[in-house]
Amino acid sequence: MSKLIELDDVQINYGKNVILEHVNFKVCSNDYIGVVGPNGAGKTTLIKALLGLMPVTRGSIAYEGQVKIGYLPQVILSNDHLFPAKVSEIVGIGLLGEKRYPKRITIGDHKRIDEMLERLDILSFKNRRIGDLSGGQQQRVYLARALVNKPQLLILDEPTSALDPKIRSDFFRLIEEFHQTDETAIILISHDMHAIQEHAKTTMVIERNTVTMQRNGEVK
Ligand SMILES: Nc1ncnc2c1ncn2[C@@H]1O[C@H](COP(=O)(O)OP(=O)(O)OP(=O)(O)O)[C@@H](O)[C@H]1O
Repeated sequence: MSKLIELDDVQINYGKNVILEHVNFKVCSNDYIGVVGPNGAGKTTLIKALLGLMPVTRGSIAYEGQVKIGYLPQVILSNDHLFPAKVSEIVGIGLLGEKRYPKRITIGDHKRIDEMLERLDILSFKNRRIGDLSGGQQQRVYLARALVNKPQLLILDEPTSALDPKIRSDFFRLIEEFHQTDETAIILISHDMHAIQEHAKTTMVIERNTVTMQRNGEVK
């Protein structure tokens, strides 16, 4: 178990509005943290800060070396059958962040993309357009994009809100497998308290500008 990220007395503002303050927690390689809190509490704001997309107003966010973070944003599923992006191209985007210009997908990258598609059981869709796939299949494509460069931490923002119960439980099984087998730390934002209690080891409650951590089972 190794430490990946540590937040020390972090405060985050939008202008003069304090969104979060006195935030202290660590993310370690064996963590599976579920994040809950009312609308507007600051969940996405905290994730943006972890991804380095938002500055902290005070305190610090320390990364242990070069922490790779995979991010699955709230996915807007596409019904556009003409949108000209193939599955393999979308997954390849997940490899571009680590490259220098000119950014090119190499033969080795194609192998990594295929391996990830196979692991997520969507290799047969490799050359299909994203808009031709079902919601659950599209979700796996975006998951493949988040995982293809083998991140130590995977952040999921409301990943299952558009999925039916069977697809949802398959999705959580997959996440569990990456957590167990690849030691990928997980941060899962969800309004689905049941899913958080079932899958996460720790629950992070964000409300009234602050963050509290509870071992699972203690949240009512
Ligand atoms: N770009 C912005 N400029 C100013 N205020 C913002 C901006 N983005 C978000 N906020 C405010 O910051 C607060 C936290 O927003 P955030 O999106 O982090 O909440 P959230 O917990 O993710 O909400 P939800 O569950 O609705 O997604 C809200 O009051 C929101 O209005």
